[in-house]
Amino acid sequence: MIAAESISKTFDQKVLDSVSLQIDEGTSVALIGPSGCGKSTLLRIIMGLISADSGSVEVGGDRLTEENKLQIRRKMGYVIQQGGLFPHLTGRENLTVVTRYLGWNREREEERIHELCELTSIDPSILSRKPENLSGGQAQRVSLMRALMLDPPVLLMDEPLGSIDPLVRFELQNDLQHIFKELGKTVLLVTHDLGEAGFLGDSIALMTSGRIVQQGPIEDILKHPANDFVERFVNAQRSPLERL
Ligand SMILES: Nc1ncnc2c1ncn2[C@@H]1O[C@H](COP(=O)(O)OP(=O)(O)OP(=O)(O)O)[C@@H](O)[C@H]1O
Repeated sequence: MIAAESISKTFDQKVLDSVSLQIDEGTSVALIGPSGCGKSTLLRIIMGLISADSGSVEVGGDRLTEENKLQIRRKMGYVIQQGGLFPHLTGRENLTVVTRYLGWNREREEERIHELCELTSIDPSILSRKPENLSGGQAQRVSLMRALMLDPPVLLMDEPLGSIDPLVRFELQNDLQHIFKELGKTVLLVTHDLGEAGFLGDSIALMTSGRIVQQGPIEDILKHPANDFVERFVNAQRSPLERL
């Protein structure tokens, strides 16, 4: 469904160095790695928000180009840390920015919003609020609803739960796992948390310095780290039980 092939990108320095990543239809990949290793850049290139210096991206068999990137972007829902909602619009207005542009009538919009409120466990009454009056968890749920409005086959999520408190995060992780599977979405999710990556990703792609150093199910990464870096990364996870 998604095939990124030999993607390289240099800003001031080389940020991505011939990265290839495949995500099969209906599966999820969690992209994880140290700060600055190029995760968000890879996601933005797949989304068509920035262009690669070399390499190619295919989404659903279509190669992403300057000409078709807006059309291809409609196949992808995008969620970022802290939601990325427009601050001057209410939740409902945030949800309908694109559908309004596409000429949906109000009845169709309301029907979709109703479905998505059920799916994301959102009380519809909070949609009249602006983002500043939503909790972090509520804003992320609205942001997820916005990403799902057009029912895209692909979801790209850049640290969607990064700033959420642990209890709400736990709840949202459960909901996301359920939503990915129930809707059969193809998902690329960036996270800093190995536990979250293992929970939400069918496969984990571990990056460092602009390269993917190991990709596979969490079990493989834990049991058969490909090199010293992977081993150190895996062992750098703290458990609250350590003090006992
Ligand atoms: N538009 C840009 N112009 C210049 N440098 C950039 C730009 N975008 C990203 N970078 C640099 O590219 C490198 C990779 O950034 P990126 O955001 O992809 O990393 P990341 O792995 O997502 O990091 P984090 O986990 O901290 O979000 C960083 O050194 C960053 O400063």
